[in-house]
Amino acid sequence: MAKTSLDKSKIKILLLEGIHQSAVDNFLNAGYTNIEHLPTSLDEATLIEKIRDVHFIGLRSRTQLNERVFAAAEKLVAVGCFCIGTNQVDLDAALARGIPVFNAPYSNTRSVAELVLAESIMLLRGIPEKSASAHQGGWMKSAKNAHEARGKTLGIVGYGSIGAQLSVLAESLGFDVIYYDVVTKLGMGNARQVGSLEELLARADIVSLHVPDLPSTRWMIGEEQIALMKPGSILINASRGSVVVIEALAEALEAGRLNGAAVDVFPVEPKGNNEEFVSPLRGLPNVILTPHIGGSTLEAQENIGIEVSEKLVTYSDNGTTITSVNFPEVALPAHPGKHRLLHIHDNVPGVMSEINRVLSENDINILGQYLQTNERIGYVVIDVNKDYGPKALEALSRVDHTKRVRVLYSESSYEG
Ligand SMILES: NC(=O)c1ccc[n+]([C@@H]2O[C@H](COP(=O)([O-])OP(=O)(O)OC[C@H]3O[C@@H](n4cnc5c(N)ncnc54)[C@H](O)[C@@H]3O)[C@@H](O)[C@H]2O)c1
Ligand SMILES: O=C(O)CC[C@@H](O)C(=O)O
Repeated sequence: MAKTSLDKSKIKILLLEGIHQSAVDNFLNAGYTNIEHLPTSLDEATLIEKIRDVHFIGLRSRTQLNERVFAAAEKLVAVGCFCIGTNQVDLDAALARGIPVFNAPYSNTRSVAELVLAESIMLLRGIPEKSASAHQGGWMKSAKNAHEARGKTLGIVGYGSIGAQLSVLAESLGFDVIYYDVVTKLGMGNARQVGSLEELLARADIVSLHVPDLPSTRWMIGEEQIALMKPGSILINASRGSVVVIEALAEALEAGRLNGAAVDVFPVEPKGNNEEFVSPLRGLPNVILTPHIGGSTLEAQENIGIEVSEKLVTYSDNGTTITSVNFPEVALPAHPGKHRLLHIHDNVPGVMSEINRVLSENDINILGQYLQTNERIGYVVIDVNKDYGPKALEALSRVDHTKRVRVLYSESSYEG
C-alpha cells in the first residue's frame, strides 16, 4: 500500500545495544531527529511492542529480529546491523517484506585480528593462569609450556576479511601461517592454503576460527575435530558461538589435550552486562574468556556508526541499496527536481509491464528507470518530473505482487 507522506522528523529510528554516538550525529545531520538510542538489546516481547511504529532499526549481535518481530514491524523500512554478522536477523523474513538489511562488513576486522594475535602470544606463554595466580598471591615463575610465537604454525579457518588480516599481522611476528577456506584464495605473504580442515587441524600449533555462521559451519569444531588437533595446541574462536561445540572444548582442556583457548563468542550469550555469563569454560586455567568484544574498540565502533547510518540515510533519502546483504543492489543518482518512486514486488513475470501501464494511463512520463532483481524480489526505481498523485499511487500499490511503494519527492521529502 502507498502511505501518506512523512516529515523526516516523524521517521522513527530505534538504535539498540549502545550503538556509537557517531550514528546518532549522522542521522541528526541528515535531518532525522526522532531517534531512540538505547544501551541494551530488548527481549522479544518488548521489541515486538516497540517496533510497531519504527521505520529504521539499528542493532548489533544480541538483538534477534525473527519472523515474529518482523510480523509486528508494519512500518519498518530498513535494518542496520552495526557489525559484520547478520545471522541475528532473519534475512528471508526481511526480504519477504521488502526490507533491505545493511551491515558494516569491514569496519571492525582489524580490531578482531589484533585481539586474536595478542591472545595467541598470551596463551603460548600461559599468561592467563600465571596472571590469575599472581592476583591471588601466587608466583608461577616457570618456562614449562611457555613458547615463543616465532616459528609456530598458526592455522586460520576462514580466510576472509579477518582471517587474511590476521595472517599478515601473524607473519610479521614470525608465525608460519596456513589456512583452510572453502574457496580457493591467494595467500597473503607466505601463507599457504591447505586442502582440508583435517590437514590444518593436524599441522597447526594454534587454530583460529574466522568463518561466518552458516548451516555448514555450525558445530564444525567438535570432539572429532579437536581430537585431530596437535596435543598441547591452542584453539581460538572469535567468529560465532555456533561454530564450536563448547562442551567438547571444555573436556579437551580439562583433560590437558589442549594447552589453552581464547573464546569471545558463545552458543548462549548474556543479553546485557547485568546477566550472568554461564559456560563450561569458566574457571579453566589458560583460557581467556571475553564477552564478545572482538570488534569492540572505540575506533571500530565509531567507524561502524558512521558507515551503517550512512547506508540507512542514503536508502531513506535516495533509495540506494548498494551493499545490502539481502536486497537487489541499485546505485542511484541524486534526483533534484524529480519525484522518485520505489516499487518493491515479487519477482514474477508481468509486474513491470503492469507498472508501466499504470504510469502511461496516468500520463506520467518516465525520466529514469532503474531495475534490479534477485531470485525473490524486484526493486524498481522510477523518476518522473511531476507529482505521482494519489490516483496513480493507489493504482501502483494495487499492482499484483506489490510489496511496498514509497515516493521520495523532489530530493529530500519522504513517503514511507
Ligand atoms: N568477535 C567479534 O566481535 C567479531 C567481530 C567481527 C566479525 N566476527 C565474526 O567473524 C567471522 C568472520 O568475519 P569476516 O569478516 O572475516 O567474514 P568473511 O565473510 O570476510 O570471511 C569468512 C570466510 O570464511 C570462509 N568460509 C565459509 N564457510 C567456510 C567453511 N565451512 N570452512 C572454511 N571456510 C569457510 C569464506 O569463504 C570466507 O573466506 C564472522 O562470523 C563474523 O560474524 C566476530
Ligand atoms: O558488536 C557486536 O555485537 C558484534 C560484533 C561482531 O560479532 C560482528 O559481527 O561484527
